[in-house]
Amino acid sequence: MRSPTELTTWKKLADHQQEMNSIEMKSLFEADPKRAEKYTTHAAGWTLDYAKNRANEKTLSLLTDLVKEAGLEDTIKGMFSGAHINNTEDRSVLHIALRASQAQESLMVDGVNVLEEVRATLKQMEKFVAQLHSGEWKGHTGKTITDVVSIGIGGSYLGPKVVAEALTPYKKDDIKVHFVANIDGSDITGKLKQLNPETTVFVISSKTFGTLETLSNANAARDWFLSHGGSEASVSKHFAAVSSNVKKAVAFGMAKENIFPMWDWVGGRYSLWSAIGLPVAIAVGMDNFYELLDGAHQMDEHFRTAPFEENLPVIMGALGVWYINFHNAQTHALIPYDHYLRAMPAHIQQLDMESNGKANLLNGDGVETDTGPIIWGGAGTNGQHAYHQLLHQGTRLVPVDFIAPLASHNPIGEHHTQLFANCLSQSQALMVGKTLEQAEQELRDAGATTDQVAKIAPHKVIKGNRPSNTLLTDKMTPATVGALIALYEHRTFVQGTIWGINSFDQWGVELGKVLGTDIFNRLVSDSDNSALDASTQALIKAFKKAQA
Ligand SMILES: O=P(O)(O)OC[C@H]1O[C@H](O)[C@H](O)[C@@H](O)[C@@H]1O
Repeated sequence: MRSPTELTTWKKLADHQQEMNSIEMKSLFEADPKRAEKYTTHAAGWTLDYAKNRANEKTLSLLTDLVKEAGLEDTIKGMFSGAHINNTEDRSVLHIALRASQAQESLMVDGVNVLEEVRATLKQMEKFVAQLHSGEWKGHTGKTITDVVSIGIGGSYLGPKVVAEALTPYKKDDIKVHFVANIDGSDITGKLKQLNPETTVFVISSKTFGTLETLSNANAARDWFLSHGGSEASVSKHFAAVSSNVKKAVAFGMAKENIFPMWDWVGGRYSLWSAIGLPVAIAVGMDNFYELLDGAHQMDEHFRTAPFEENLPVIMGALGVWYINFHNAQTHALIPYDHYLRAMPAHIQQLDMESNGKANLLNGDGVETDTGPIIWGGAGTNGQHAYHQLLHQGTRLVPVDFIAPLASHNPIGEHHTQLFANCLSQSQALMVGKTLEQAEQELRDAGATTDQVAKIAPHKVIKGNRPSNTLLTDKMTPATVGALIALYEHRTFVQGTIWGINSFDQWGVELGKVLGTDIFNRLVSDSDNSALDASTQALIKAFKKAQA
């Protein structure tokens, strides 16, 4: 329950940063021919090359000391044993249990073996998925199901949607899975236009069954069903729910056997491994969903048991803190060189920013350091034609995680080799940059005049010395995708432990919801808004004028 600045290693790292300021990464390679080999580690089907970092042996030793002094050994034990490490909600944090149930017999939490509940829910999912794909599940007119629509938002949407997309090569072709999240009517109306109410099942995913967007979309789907031949009596044939609020789900019209449980010890952004992942299981089959869980479990065991010096989440988490708190990096970019993984940054954005976007220590005191960074990114090579300019020549330090498979699911021509070459070239360019002399010579070689060289060369200089990690896997499979997301979950936890914050609550999202309800009521009534700020008053007036 302390500020990281109280840790003795924190001061040592601040001094060390001064030493490292004058050392360029490329010189570290010249000084140690074995650097690449030393700064590569493996786990759960992934290889992490962290050699292109502003770090030498002393840096890594200090970072390992930092995580130890921060108590990571204890917080890992706490998580895996079901301790209530989510201290503000007095809850365990056990997304690891969701993928342990096939390999482990029991995990006692508050006197209950949670793995029994997890296994029972997986069986319930298995049955539901089998009924849909076998044709046993029929709609109210006796037709088999062709489409499943998942309605949810935040952690009840992003994880499943990103994983379903990442596993496109494994999708079954008899049932199409769609995702609706936004309360913007364009989202659900766009989907409903494509659907046949006789052959569509909606899965309403909401841990609380109280989220405005999800309930509004669920009711719109229900209205659509009822106005297109459906009846109250047949709602249960076309609606299922994933929620910890069974009472509300039953009241909506779901049959109890089609309500899949969720537990308080699973945070929304960590819930894709639970029945929230039902859309994934329907899309790619339960066997591949079990593979996903197993891949994540392999990464869990690595994180739990591997020495910190070889531990992928620990190395990546600690290096992230090195840049955020000792180099003032405000953001961190994820750039998957894999088309199917293009949406992954959006999931990790919620995972990390909702976990570590905090300003209070575990004991409630304000933090004295920066905490969670802005996570962003997008698919390579697309980003090279969009925002890589800033990465190379902007004024900000943006550490990058490059993620790439060694083999493609869709080999064609030289595409994959070109893609991979671009991934490596970007991390190399970030590190080596381009000197003024090199820029001048390049221009001379291209026939530029002396004046042109003098004018243009400074604009072509690239500082370099910009850090990146490269994560490689043989292929994106359910197991390696599962391991990758688990890797980032634990990386987030490592950083939260260092900063001494609670990574598992999200009080910050409450205010917007409360104010949103108040504004909604003002938009639909003739309320006196004079107590509001002039901006909000004017905006409410503009909206109401447009509706008139
Ligand atoms: O699953 P639900 O209860 O509908 O919550 C959906 C999402 O909304 C909340 O605002 C939280 O920020 C997210 O962590 C959560 O995943």
